[in-house]
Amino acid sequence: MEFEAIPGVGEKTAKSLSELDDAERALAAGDVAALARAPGLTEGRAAAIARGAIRRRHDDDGDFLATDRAREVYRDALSLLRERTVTSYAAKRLETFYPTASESRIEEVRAFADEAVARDPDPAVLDALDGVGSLEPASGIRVRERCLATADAERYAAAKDAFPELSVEVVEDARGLAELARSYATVVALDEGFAGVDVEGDVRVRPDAEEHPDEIVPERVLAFFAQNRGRIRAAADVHETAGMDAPCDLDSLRDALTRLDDDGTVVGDEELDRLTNAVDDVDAAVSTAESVANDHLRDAIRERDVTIEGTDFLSLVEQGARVDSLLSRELEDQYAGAVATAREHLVESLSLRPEEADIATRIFSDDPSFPVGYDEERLSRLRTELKAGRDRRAVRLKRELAADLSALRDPANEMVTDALELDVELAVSRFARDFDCAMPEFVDEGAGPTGFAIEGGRSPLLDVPFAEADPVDYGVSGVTLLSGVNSGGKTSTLDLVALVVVLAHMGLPVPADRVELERFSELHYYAKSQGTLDAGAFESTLRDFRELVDGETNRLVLVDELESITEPGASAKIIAGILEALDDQSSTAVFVSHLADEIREAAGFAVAVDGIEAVGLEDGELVVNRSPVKDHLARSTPELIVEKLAGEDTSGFYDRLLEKF
Ligand SMILES: Nc1ncnc2c1ncn2[C@@H]1O[C@H](COP(=O)(O)OP(=O)(O)OP(=O)(O)O)[C@@H](O)[C@H]1O
Repeated sequence: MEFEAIPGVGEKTAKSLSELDDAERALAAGDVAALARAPGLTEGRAAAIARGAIRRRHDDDGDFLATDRAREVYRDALSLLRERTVTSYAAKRLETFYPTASESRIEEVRAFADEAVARDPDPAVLDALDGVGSLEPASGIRVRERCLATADAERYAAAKDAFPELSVEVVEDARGLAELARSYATVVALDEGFAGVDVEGDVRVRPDAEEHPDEIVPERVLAFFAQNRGRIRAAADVHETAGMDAPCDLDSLRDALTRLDDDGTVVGDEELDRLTNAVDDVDAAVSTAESVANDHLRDAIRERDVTIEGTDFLSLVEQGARVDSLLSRELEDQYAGAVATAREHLVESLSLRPEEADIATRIFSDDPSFPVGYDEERLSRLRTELKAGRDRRAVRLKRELAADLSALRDPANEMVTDALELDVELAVSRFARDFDCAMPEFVDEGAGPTGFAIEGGRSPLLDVPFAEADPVDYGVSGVTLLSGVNSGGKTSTLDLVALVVVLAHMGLPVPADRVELERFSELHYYAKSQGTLDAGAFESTLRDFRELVDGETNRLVLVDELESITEPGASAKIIAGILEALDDQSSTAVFVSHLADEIREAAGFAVAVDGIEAVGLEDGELVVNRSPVKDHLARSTPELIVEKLAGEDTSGFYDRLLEKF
């Protein structure tokens, strides 16, 4: 598959597509989720590419749907199926089912459909499917504290492509590397040549960086899971509810997901929480500790009687000493007690570990002073120490979780794809159940047309609720006229035949008790034209039919009341001529017409005529047998009305009228 040949696919995308092992299979099957995994491809774009590829293959197969009305029936069939999907993926995927004359393609879908209709569309599974969607590649990641470095221009370009989240820098030598190491927390050198270069800072040499992207940018896999978390969880629920085998342990997957925040940070680690809180609270805690110490000291002083010799007092005053000296002389223990309280408060409120507590202790001086104060510089040391601890812990957790999740990436993708495929199957299953479908049987009996035979067909396309659709039995092989009372259901019968034939050639079940049919090469369905055509339109319709009678054999041709295109006499002759040509071609054709007699007369062969009969009148309404009677020209509505009046009137007028029919 030449991906470059697909319009709108750039060189880069084409390259990533061709690197997808099963890209072609994915394209052929319309496996949009697999395609969307190609870097830089969104689900929408992947779907468009898949549809384009399928359409091209479809064209290669020859267009089964030869007329507008045939295409409309196909779209209606698709809508009925799509209405039964939960996910937008399944709705799109259904579009990759199309009617075709290709036996292998039909068989492929029939095998799928056989399994699909056996699926139980459990409402709980449908509920769970609600949250499933194709997984999107992680987006919006920008890592600033890490960079890639290389001396090689080609490598530089490749790395820029492979790691859009990181800065890639060109460095010539160890000096350049050292300079980078000062601006970034971590430098990943890509060239073997940098191995062993001694530079201060966190410098790693990873010539294999592109093969282990999740190690180089753990943020990527974390963001992928964070951004797709809901869909992955829903897919896991689907597997559980539907009792499907999951490609990984669901509990471990769920557990890994609970350790992730929406923005891809790791949560739920006690030590990280402790350090994060300590960093956030350290300033407030120190100032509270200070107040606690001062309250303590104040109370202690208040409770103490300080006795001092007059000479001592005098000497203190003469020295200009402040009350601090008094404090150290007389209240040393009280000060020590106050500072101890402060330290204890600090250590406890920030839950500091011994090494941190050591630094914290020194924030309050052992030298007595009033009020008790703290050392800014030492506080800043504690802050720096806590921050560094927090960051180290966060990076470690990120790496660990990224490693766990990296191993779960393929299973997660597979699980989501399987859940989405289940939605496609369940749509087919619900369609089959909602419309009492059966799998049609293809029968090919040698040279002549086998046509179709429908038993108990009920069309979901009728304008009455499906439950009120009367079952229709109808079979045709060869060329046939279908006559019948007005509103007897002639058009609806053609619609039913077209729908059954389209679904059968898609490889899907059909709304009937039993259907046998030949594998038709094309479906030509012409809807009733709206009144007499002007000369130009009439001419172009005749041209259409010229094409119709020339070409593929084994066609199915359905035509609804062609006679209205021109005056009745001429119409009958034209229809007769078309029927002759179709008969020669071994096509199967059903022409609905009110001019059956006239056409039969004009035709050079014995055209079969079937009829949809009114079995009588009930309260002035026709009671119709919806199944056409074979080899029977149906009486028309006017005839039935005259017959009804003849029964009510004794003058003989209506009887004489009736004889004219
Ligand atoms: N199998 C069926 N079960 C229940 N209702 C049906 C069925 N077939 C047709 N009808 C009802 O009869 C109505 C008329 O059907 P339809 O338009 O197919 O008749 P028609 O014979 O083509 O009419 P016209 O003579 O006007 O061309 C439909 O709108 C539908 O409501």
